[in-house]
Amino acid sequence: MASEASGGTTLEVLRRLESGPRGLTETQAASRLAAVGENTLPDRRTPSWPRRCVRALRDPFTAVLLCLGLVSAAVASWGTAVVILALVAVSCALRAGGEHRADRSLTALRELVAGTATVLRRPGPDEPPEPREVPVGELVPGDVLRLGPGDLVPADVRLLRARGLTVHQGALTGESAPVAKRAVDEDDPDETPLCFQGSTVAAGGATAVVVATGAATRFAAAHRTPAAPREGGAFDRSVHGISWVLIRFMLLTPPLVLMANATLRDRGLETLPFAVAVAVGLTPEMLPVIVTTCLARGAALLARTHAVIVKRLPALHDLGAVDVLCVDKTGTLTQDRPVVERALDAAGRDDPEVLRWAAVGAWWTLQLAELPAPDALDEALLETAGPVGEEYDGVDAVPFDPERRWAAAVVRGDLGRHTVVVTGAAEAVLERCATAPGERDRLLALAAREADAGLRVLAVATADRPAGAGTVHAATADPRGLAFQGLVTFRDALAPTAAEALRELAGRGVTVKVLTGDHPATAARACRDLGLDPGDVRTAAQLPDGPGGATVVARCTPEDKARLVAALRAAGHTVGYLGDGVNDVAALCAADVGIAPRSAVGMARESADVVLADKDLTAIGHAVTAGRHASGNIGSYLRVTLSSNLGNVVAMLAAGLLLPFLPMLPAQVLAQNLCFDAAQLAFAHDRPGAAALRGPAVLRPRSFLRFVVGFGMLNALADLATFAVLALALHGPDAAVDDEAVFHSAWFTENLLTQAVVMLLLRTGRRGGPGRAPGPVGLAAAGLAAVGVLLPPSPLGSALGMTALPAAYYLLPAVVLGLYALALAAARTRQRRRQP
Ligand SMILES: Nc1ncnc2c1ncn2[C@@H]1O[C@H](COP(=O)(O)OP(=O)(O)OP(=O)(O)O)[C@@H](O)[C@H]1O
Ligand SMILES: [Mg+2]
Repeated sequence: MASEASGGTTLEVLRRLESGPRGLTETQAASRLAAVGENTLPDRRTPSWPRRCVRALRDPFTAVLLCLGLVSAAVASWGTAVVILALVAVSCALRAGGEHRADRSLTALRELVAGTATVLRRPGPDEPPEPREVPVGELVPGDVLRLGPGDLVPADVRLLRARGLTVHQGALTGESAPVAKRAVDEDDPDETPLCFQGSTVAAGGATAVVVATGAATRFAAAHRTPAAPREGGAFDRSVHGISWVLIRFMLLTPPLVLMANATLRDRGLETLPFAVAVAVGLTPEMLPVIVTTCLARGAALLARTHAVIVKRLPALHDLGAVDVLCVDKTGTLTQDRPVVERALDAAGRDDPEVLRWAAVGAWWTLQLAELPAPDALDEALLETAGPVGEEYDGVDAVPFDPERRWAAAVVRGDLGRHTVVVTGAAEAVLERCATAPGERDRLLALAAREADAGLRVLAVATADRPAGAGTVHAATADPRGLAFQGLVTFRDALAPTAAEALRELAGRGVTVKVLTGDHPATAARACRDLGLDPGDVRTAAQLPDGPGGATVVARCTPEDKARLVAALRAAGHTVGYLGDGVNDVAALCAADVGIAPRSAVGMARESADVVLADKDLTAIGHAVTAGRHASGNIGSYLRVTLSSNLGNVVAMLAAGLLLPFLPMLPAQVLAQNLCFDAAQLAFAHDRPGAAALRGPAVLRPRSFLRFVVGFGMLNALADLATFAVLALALHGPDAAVDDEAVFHSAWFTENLLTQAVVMLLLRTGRRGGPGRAPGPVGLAAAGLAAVGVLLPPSPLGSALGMTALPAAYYLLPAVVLGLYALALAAARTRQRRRQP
């Protein structure tokens, strides 16, 4: 248990763990790893099969189906009940199987992007410790590690030293605000120096010793399942909207059928099985199966071909629906490998002294802030300035924070005085300088001129203060009255694939917006260099109501980024967010789809739904296409199934009221439904036409339902025309139809044939180019048509109460079918023209 190893003073804890501030040796770590095992949660429990099946039952359609089955059983309509329950079982099994396969491949993929931690390990007992990245799974109790902003705490740890450390520990305690942590020497409940696995570092840095790993951590003991999946993405919203309309229909159907039959035909409860079968006929019961299969196949293909890892399956659909992609600049459009370009004084002349002060600040921030790795700008400063900083004695430092936009270090100077060095964004630093307003504007213009060249700009200011604890506190909390020293500028090369990726996204109908913490001019120049027109660059403070038409929004705090993303979503867009830093985490969570490159900080990778395993940004374009592909297939399935189901139901109800007998026996309705379901599975393997991949694939419940009703009515008309033709053929215009078996068989055949036609004609973005091989949908439609023709005369057909038809009965429905296909094609063309 964590508390046994972590209680008492720091020294006691280190002694108990047989470790020290310098960490373990490699041999110690290896033998401990063998003894205690890997640092992985034992509880990444894959759900058991019964559990999966129960979960599949929670799908609303399956649940309604189950209810209908139970109603049939209650009125002792055993045949109907058995068929419905078989449908439920098959759909559950298919779905559970699909989810199982998807889970398995996802687990394997997630391991690809598993995190690492920076530990101090010594090659031998007498050698100095070296910071080294190891996979999180290899951490052992006693390891000394470093934590920095955006890191996931990889095990239960006790802080040895910490600077400005705040952690989110909501996963464990439910608190939403970050909690400040200090390396106090005694563990006590009011202020504990422990940080637990499952929390994330919001700001600051620390050095800490691992007290518990794997199954021994508090997180594992609490049996929490990590990161509950996020609900309410674009996908969930549209499928929910459609599902609920349908479910209302389904629940209304049986009572309506019963009532209509009772009032108009004087039939009683004996029509209930028929009523139930009709309601079942309306249900798209294969929807969950199709959805899982389409998304899982798409995700697997993306991982294989473009190293894109979709962590949450519905995110693939949402990617297909994305019409606005927000990206951050540094580290995404640029490489985040800044190189010092120039150091200049207030007059704009080269001045090495400015660089020296900036490097002194960077050196002491690095020494004192307990960060696992230096910030990119600090690293560049130290590289260029060479060995500086050690001539002073560091007193205190606060690392850079994207909210405040400055960093400060306090060093001991001569004669008992302290020097405060503040570096940061030009506005933030100048605001703290004792500079006249006119002079300040001139200096801001100087910074803007440098930024115009695409350079990142760091302002440097210092202050000389008498030594004392109060000075240190004031200097790090709120430094004021500083003396401006100058600017250091950095060149950060563009990411090699960024320009191509932006071009591809624009070609795919996705609007790209850049939300950055950097200077407006730097951002504008980077965009221009990438071929993206920055337009009128605004700062986040100028846009309280969302970005509107702005392409580039600069000087965003992490909250601004999240706020702008939320505003875009509220305006009806489906928003993707691509970012890699701590300052992107809130926006990644706020977007419909969060995307992070593999090199992103742990927290960003954890919050993202999609991780790009390669450095290649063009993978996003491919991922968007894969999303549209999957959504296109799901959309095809829904359109085809619902419009033909609706048509059948309406025709069946109308015929039921006009005929002296039921237009189809319940078993026939269900058999037909089963054949259709089987054929529909082909949609999971379809390749939608180019038209479907050209723009964002959004399923808008309203227009979708309008489509379904329109084409459903057309289908009902075809069915009723068949009905009329049959009536005519059987007995002339005035006689009542009396040969039930012939009528049932003919209608069964006609129904399956119309459904086959619908499958071919209502696919999303269909491209019936000549010479294209029949895809899976073509084959399935052919199979369906064959069953429709061959089943009635077969022994199984007669078991279902059908019979072989005289040749003439194939001819007349064939004419109806031909006319129907023409009408359908015409309506489809018209509808496409109206809404491209
Ligand atoms: N380590 C640092 N020390 C001091 N100032 C810094 C440091 N890093 C960045 N800055 C300043 O803060 C500004 C904004 O940086 P911030 O990290 O918020 O944005 P960014 O990383 O450039 O942008 P993006 O949001 O595109 O990743 C920079 O222009 C720079 O002036
Ligand atoms: Mg960034």
